Amino acid sequence: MKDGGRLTAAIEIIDDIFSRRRPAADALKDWGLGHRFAGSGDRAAIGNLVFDVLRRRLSLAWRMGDESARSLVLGAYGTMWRRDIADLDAVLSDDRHAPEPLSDGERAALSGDVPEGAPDHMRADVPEWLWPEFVAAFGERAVEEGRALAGRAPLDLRVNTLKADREKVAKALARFDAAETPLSPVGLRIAAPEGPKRLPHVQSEDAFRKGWFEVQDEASQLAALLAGGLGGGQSVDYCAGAGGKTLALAAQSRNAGQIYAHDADQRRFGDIRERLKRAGVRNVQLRGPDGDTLADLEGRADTVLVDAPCTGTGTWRRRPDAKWRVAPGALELRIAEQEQVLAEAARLVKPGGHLVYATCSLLAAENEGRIAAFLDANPGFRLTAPADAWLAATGAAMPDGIGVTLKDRGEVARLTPATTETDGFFVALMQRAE
Ligand SMILES: C[S@@+](CC[C@H](N)C(=O)[O-])C[C@H]1O[C@@H](n2cnc3c(N)ncnc32)[C@H](O)[C@@H]1O
Repeated sequence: MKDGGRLTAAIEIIDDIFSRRRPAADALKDWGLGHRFAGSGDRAAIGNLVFDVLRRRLSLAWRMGDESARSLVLGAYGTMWRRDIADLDAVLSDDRHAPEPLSDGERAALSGDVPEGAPDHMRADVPEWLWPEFVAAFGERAVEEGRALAGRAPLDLRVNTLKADREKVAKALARFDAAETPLSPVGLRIAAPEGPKRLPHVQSEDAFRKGWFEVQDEASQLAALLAGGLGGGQSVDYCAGAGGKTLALAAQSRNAGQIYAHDADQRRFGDIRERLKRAGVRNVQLRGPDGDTLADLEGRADTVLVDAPCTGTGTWRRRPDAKWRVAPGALELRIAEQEQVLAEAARLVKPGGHLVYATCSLLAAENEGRIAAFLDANPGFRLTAPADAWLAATGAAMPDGIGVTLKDRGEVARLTPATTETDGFFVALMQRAE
């Protein structure tokens, strides 16, 4: 396919996503089934265009003065893929599958500056109803944070130090230009591709099958490192899901001590057993309501990590359609779940032990708000300084901009695409009084 046909496809798919409120993955899959002649390069290019439109839906609509699928796709292609008007004219004229040629209005919108006066949430590409949450979290920097969340994400890998080191994995993945991550001492990064290019499927590499690395964003690696660095013989990953953090905690522990991976919904464990085996992990027990519970650990755990269910706003770079699908009811539901997991998990912490609350969200209600409410209700817990844990876990000083002070309570850590070039992550480290 030429780019003209790819633009037409992206317009069709965006129309489908918006008019039928469909998840992007479903709409892309259906299009693929109906157009089997499209090659893998075409699918990658069309998928990238669709996701880029979803990343910048509001700011593109403002620039184009129109929110139709056609305007958004042409806007993404012209500005995010950096194609000038001459390129666009050529693409639209030399292919019978291409969309209609540019109108005068489109030509003006694509060649001129962005019109002044856009509301902040549109400049930031954040849904209007969520904007107050962004302002509460970031104040004057809210637009900058939203814009960074509307970019593409790199592919981050966590080296499994039970089986390999960074050098070994970097060498195995040399053809992808995997470079060391700046903050996580066990991370490697493959840069976000531009335009139609796609990220490599690293899971089909031998090094992956041998358990040398896992795919994990650098912020998520750091959240696990902070929790794992607090020490102690018995740790609980209370919301373990498929075990992303469990695996990281186990590697950090060097298979010493006991780690309990727990989830209220044990179907979420997915292929956790296979992952643990591949990684050479020997100190993890699975717990949950369908089998052994954590009742025996009440008041006995050294560290409990709560990687709480959340709206996932910090991962919008990777899942941009989630931005437009999250609804007010879902936020309320997540807050209720967060309150419940924190209350349940806190009971496990021994006197002097640690409770770590993490989310991959950047909304104040899920982060600062939850910690303030928890500390109010649980005076036996206090925040501990993330900078100390950072130094202990990574061997380096915590960079400026990560520590955030919660008034009268202490500091938490927050990673964001704008400050650390990672997914958005919030981590509060708490300790229970002796
Ligand atoms: C953010 S995900 C965990 C991701 C996982 N830690 C990882 O790194 O791959 C949150 C998990 O919390 C679980 N969850 C929700 N409510 C819970 C509860 N009350 N107790 C324990 N787990 C809960 C969900 O089933 C979900 O698997």
